[in-house]
Order: sequence, then structure tokens, then C-alpha cells
Amino acid sequence: MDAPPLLTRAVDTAMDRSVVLGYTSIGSGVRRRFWPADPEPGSLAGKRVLVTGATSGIGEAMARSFLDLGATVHLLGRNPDKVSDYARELRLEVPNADIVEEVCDISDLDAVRDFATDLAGRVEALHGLVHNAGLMPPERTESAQGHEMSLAAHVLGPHLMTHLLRERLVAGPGSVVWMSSGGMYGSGLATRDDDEIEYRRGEYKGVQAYARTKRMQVVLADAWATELAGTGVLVESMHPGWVRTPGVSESLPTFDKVVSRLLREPEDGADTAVWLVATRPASGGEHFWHDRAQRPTTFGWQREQDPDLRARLLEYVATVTATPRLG
Ligand SMILES: NC(=O)c1ccc[n+]([C@@H]2O[C@H](COP(=O)([O-])OP(=O)(O)OC[C@H]3O[C@@H](n4cnc5c(N)ncnc54)[C@H](O)[C@@H]3O)[C@@H](O)[C@H]2O)c1
Repeated sequence: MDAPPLLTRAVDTAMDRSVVLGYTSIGSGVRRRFWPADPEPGSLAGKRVLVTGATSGIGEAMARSFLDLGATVHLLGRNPDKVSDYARELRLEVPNADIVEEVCDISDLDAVRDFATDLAGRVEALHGLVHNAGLMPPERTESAQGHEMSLAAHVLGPHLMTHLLRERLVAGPGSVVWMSSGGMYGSGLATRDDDEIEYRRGEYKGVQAYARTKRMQVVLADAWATELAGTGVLVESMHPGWVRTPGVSESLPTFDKVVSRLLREPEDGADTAVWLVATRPASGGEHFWHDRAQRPTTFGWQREQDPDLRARLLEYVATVTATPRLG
């Protein structure tokens, strides 16, 4: 039976105020008693979904959930062996699994251009695109085009891919989900200075670069939602919670140990993305989701996003990816 809305709201607010409760398995465990219904079985039959970073952690679980709902899943990873190993495993586990193996380094703009152009020639419509691939480099490294790696993999590559697959998404119409992070709450955007956006000066801190590019993803999702308004394409960003994945154990080993028993399982981390693509909920206002509900993009004590910095980011992204500037 549905809980009374007042109680639901009270529990949800308490979870939001306590990060430890809300982001852990306790949060998803409690909220799932009240959250909106699961997608109908077979709801993605005949639909086509592309998942980046699909051979590990949250992406791996997400690919499986999309297949279980009947979708054709394009499994995208950087390493062809890992992609084909996971595809083979899924074909054994999921009867009639329709999987397309895709290889692309999302941080490499030339590779993204080649991949997306090729995919657009192979498919008529795309119903889901989840920008899930992510990383937290401990030191400043650069992509093939010389961009700071977390900026390239979280922001520039996914933006270019969205641009190049735009017509296929409109034909769906599809849903685009940016897998951001609650870590973005701890960061604003960069200043107007290109060297700062690219972390070319000062001490590089991987956690900071990660959080800032996750904040940028939220801004990009919002800008794309505006750009595609009226086309039927949904664009959202989300936080998966704190999830037990190879990414977390490699990049944040201490955090992984301390909260180990409270981490969510990868299926829980993938849940909101799968639910968004499969149910296409009506969405207005802020396009940031966690546990099947829209959440604010700033807490009360934070300043609203500076519109000048937002504009500067969108201009920078457009310039380096050679795409039209989003509004
Ligand atoms: N696990 C968590 O607690 C958590 C919390 C918040 C946000 N996230 C986000 O969820 C997403 C998935 O994270 P995860 O924890 O499953 O990590 P993971 O490291 O287990 O998986 C990430 C995948 O992305 C791939 N990837 C990285 N760079 C790539 C590139 N340039 N091109 C193609 N693929 C690339 C990796 O190879 C890997 O397969 C990330 O975007 C991460 O920022 C995770």
C-alpha cells in the first residue's frame, strides 16, 4: 500500500538531510518502500539503449537491468576484450539478450566522433543514452587532445556524443542520463579562466577535479534539457548513492573500507538511471535525480550557480568540441 504523501515527504527529507543515511544502502532500502512503481516487465522491448562504462560497477549492473527489461543494449567500453567477455557472460545469463559490442574511449574527441558517426549510420533511433563512464585520476593526466582527463571523460566526450547522436535521440524519442555524483554538492564551477577549467596551474587534486566535472555534468544536462525541449527527448542527471564498485575500491580505498558495510549494491546504484529511461517521468525544474525523485542541485547554504560561470563553461565546451553553444 502507498504511504501517505506527508509521511513519504518527511522520511525523504530526513534522508536528504543525513547524507550517511540517504546515500547508503539504508537510503535506498527505506525509500524503495515509497518510491514510484518499477518499470513494467518488457517495457523496453524494441528499444535501444547505449550505456558507456558498461563493463564495470554501476554500468555493468545497468546493462543487465536494461536487458532484463527487453532492450537492445549497446555495451560501450574502452577495452575490446572486456566488452566481449562481459557480452558473452550476459548472453549466457539472459535468454535472448540482444547486445551490441561497442568500443570507444569517451575522453578522446576524435574517437567519439568516429564512434558516434558510425553508430548513427547503423541505427535509426536511440531510446536511451547513459553517460555513465567515469574515473578519478590521482594525478593530472591528459586526453588525446590535451584536455584534463576528468573534464574530457565526464564532460567533453559525453557532450560531443550527445550532439552527434541528437537526431537518433529525437527519432526515439530517447532519454539521456548523465551519471553525476553527490560529490558535485561540494563544488562550484571553474572561473572564467581556461587554464583553471583545465587544471593547468596550481596543485591538482583528483577528488576536486572529479567533483567539479560532476557539477559541470549537472549544468550540461540542464542546458541539453533546454536545448531539446519540445523534441520529446528527456535529459536528466543523477546521483547513484554510494555504491560498491571497482571504481570506488580503486580510487577511494579508505572510504571503501570505512563505509564498506553500508555501500549500495551496483543494481541499486543503477536503479534510477534504468527507471528514468524505462518510465520517462514528467520532469520540470531541476533535472537532478536520486532514488527516483528530483533533488535540488544546491543545498540551502550554497549560493545558486553563477550564470556567468555557467555561460563561460558552455562557451568553452562548445569551442573545444566544435559544436554550437548551448543556451
Ligand atoms: N560508485 C559510487 O559510489 C559512485 C558515486 C557517485 C557517482 N558515481 C558515478 O557512477 C559512474 C560509474 O562509476 P563506478 O563506481 O561504477 O566506477 P567503475 O570504475 O567501476 O566503472 C566506470 C567505468 O567507466 C569506464 N571508463 C572510464 N573512463 C572511460 C573512458 N575514457 N572511456 C570509456 N570508458 C571509460 C571504466 O573503464 C569503467 O568500466 C561514474 O560516472 C561515477 O562517477 C559512482
